[in-house]
Amino acid sequence: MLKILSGEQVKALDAAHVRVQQIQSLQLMERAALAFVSWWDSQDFDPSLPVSVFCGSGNNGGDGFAIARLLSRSGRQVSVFRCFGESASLSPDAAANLEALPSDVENLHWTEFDARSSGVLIDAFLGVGLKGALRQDAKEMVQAMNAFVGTRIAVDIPSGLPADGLLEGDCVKANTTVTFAFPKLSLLFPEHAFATGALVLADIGISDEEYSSFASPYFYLREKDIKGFHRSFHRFSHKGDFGKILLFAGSKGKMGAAVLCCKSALRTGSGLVTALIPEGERHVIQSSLPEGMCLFDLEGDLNRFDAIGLGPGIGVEDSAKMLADIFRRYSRPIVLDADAITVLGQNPDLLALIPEGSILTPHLAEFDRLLGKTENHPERLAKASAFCRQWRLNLLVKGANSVICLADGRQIFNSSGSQYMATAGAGDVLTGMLTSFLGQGYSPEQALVCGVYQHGLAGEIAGKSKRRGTIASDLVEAIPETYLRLNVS
Ligand SMILES: NC(=O)C1=CN([C@@H]2O[C@H](COP(=O)(O)OP(=O)(O)OC[C@H]3O[C@@H](n4cnc5c(N)ncnc54)[C@H](O)[C@@H]3O)[C@@H](O)[C@H]2O)[C@@H](O)CC1
Ligand SMILES: [K+]
Repeated sequence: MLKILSGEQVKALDAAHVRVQQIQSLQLMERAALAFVSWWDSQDFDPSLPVSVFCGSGNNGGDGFAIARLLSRSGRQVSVFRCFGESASLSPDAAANLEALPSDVENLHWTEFDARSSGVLIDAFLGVGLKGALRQDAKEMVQAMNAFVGTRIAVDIPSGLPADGLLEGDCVKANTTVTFAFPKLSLLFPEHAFATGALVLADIGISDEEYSSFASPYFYLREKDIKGFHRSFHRFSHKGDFGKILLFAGSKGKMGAAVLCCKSALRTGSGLVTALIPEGERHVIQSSLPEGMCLFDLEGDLNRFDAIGLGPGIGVEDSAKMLADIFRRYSRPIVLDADAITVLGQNPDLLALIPEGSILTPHLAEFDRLLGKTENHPERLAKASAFCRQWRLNLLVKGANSVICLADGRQIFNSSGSQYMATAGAGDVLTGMLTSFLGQGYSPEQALVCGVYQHGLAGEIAGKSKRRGTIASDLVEAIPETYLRLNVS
């Protein structure tokens, strides 16, 4: 998994890389520019559109000058707009790349920019070296870029956005941000979606091991990380190996939650799935899901189940006693979602009873019910971290770039998913997947990593053909394809 470092640590990471690899910092900047252009080439920008590159005097500007050179070499009409005065002192690598600009790149001062011109604007004014609030002249440059009518693409980070914290003033509003090496933390905050736009991660050749000497609680989960978290099964594996699980989901009028949850667990690979439901509703499960079984009360030893998932559609009335009963009689990690979380918010004394290592999956409103009103994402992450450490529990903050908050304080941002997953029942599908993985013998961390990533991937697969018409059942049907995509048997 890729560590997410702070803006301050970037300099040290880059310096260490340059030292160990025995390359010049200018070569690393060239790699960054090449990575940007390689992404550019994968897009279908109209080749006849002019490109305007705003360049600052630091290394972000240096990236911009190098990008301008490379795009001009491939036949684009490119202009650079210098965001500094005649007397400014440039970083050595920015100065070298300014010097290397070919004569067919127009070299202008930013005040000469016409915001009504057409084409694409590349923002290489300020990167992670921003300190404090934007100076007055920098604000004007940001405003000039935001007045542009065409597409804006930010290099590394939109200018004006701090790398690690919340935006307080102005910043460039990018349609796409191409960030180098790892996503800067602030690009993953929902508050900054308007500034970040689509997020593209560009590899500049720094290996995961080079991050090991830097301390950070934050990680970024990519497709290539997933396979290593999966267990493998063999040809003698039987349905017991794939887990017997119990899902307490659904109630009168909300049986769809139970169907989605159980079906999702079966599609994820569970060997046996039992739904704990009101007896009067049994026909719903038995006619829509012949592979599922039903239980109508909590009889027998609950430890006969390899995993238990609780919450979707159970209702909040009368559920507290049932949850307390399950917590007392079951010793392994449980998945808690939806109404189960609301019940915990109303009965905080139940928290101490939850088996260690259990997984809570609140959406933002449920998060506030459990942990109190939260103003912003950094505050939410801090609260989640304290909660997980205090209770030895894992918690998933759901949303775009859902955050897996582990009991040991690590916080892992997911990279898969799409806006088309914002649909009723998507959370029930995730509960089924997570419980299924626990039942297949995965640790809570493995279950979260595989479940959250594959849930997002199922959303991408379903959304490709169904767009905003995607429904939760489509996510369930796409789960098997996620195994194919990840080459997991
Ligand atoms: N070797 C490296 O360090 C690499 C750095 N890279 C790029 O370099 C960037 C970081 O470069 P730098 O550390 O030089 O910093 P930046 O280029 O991000 O910022 C420094 C500039 O910002 C100005 N500035 C700072 N605070 C300001 C404020 N409040 N208002 C107005 N202007 C302000 C400074 O005067 C200076 O001109 C990264 O974001 C990335 O784009 C990449 O080239 C990859 C390699
Ligand atoms: K920038």
